[in-house]
Amino acid sequence: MTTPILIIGAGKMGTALIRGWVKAGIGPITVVEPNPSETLKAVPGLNLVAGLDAVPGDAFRACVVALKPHILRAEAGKLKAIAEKGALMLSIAAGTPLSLLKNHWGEKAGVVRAMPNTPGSIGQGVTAIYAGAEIGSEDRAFAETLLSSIGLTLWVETETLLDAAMAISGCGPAYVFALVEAMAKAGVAAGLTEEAAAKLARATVTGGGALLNADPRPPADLIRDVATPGGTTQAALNVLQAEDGLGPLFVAAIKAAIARAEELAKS
Ligand SMILES: NC(=O)C1=CN([C@@H]2O[C@H](COP(=O)(O)OP(=O)(O)OC[C@H]3O[C@@H](n4cnc5c(N)ncnc54)[C@H](O)[C@@H]3O)[C@@H](O)[C@H]2O)C=CC1
Ligand SMILES: O=C(O)[C@@H]1CCC=N1
Repeated sequence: MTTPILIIGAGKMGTALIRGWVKAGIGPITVVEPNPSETLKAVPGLNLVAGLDAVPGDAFRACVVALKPHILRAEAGKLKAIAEKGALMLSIAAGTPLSLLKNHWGEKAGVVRAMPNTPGSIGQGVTAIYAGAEIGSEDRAFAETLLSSIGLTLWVETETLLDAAMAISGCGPAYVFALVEAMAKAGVAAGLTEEAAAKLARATVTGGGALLNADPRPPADLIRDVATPGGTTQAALNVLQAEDGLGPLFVAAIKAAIARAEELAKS
């Protein structure tokens, strides 16, 4: 079955989605990208165009918008005709509420918001999805088909919760990579060479992630497997899990990401 999809913006997230669709046999895919990467150009079978003026006038089943928030604000008006032809509009932009998108595309436009993450580029992403009550089950199922091509999906009940999900899973890969950097720096402070510390930290986080993926037990059980009572890990955990440790630090970090999304929404 052919399902014409239009995607606007094929940077990091757009390209991840496109590759997921090609793998899942979803298409044909028209891509609007003024600055295509070599990775994108290597994807077979795409109708790649440089600007919206070159998009064919046909109706699309869905139009996925993967532009940076400020560019989306500048370009959104040009997508109105596509929405009016019945495309399900799916935006992955952070801090860009449905109300703003509907101002551009009209109240009748079918608009869904989603928040993917970069592990989607290797098919191991997780995407939070939100749609208003006006979006029917067929469109919901189709949005899910598009997004599940790059990993797990999770529907959230309110648009506010989409910001919360964004702060956890959308931004989250960066927290994990920051953890690798922090562990490596601590290793250097403890006397390891930069190279050795980077190797140990990176392999520990990738191995830990793989173990988490392979073992369905809760993280607390996996922690217990490492931490001998009264041993060295417990000594470190006493610092990380102290009242001023990772818990409150994460609460503050998540709040900051959500506050930024709220600021963007007002811009
Ligand atoms: N990178 C991430 O981890 C995540 C990003 N997002 C959201 O996804 C959106 C895209 O982010 P990235 O892929 O990281 O950005 P990106 O900068 O990698 O991709 C945006 C692409 O849009 C293209 N572009 C610029 N002007 C255009 C135009 N007029 N028409 C068509 N394409 C145009 C750019 O050349 C670029 O390739 C953002 O709104 C962001 O909030 C959401 C979840 C995770
Ligand atoms: O940093 C950002 O604004 C985007 C949204 C989630 C991940 N990257």
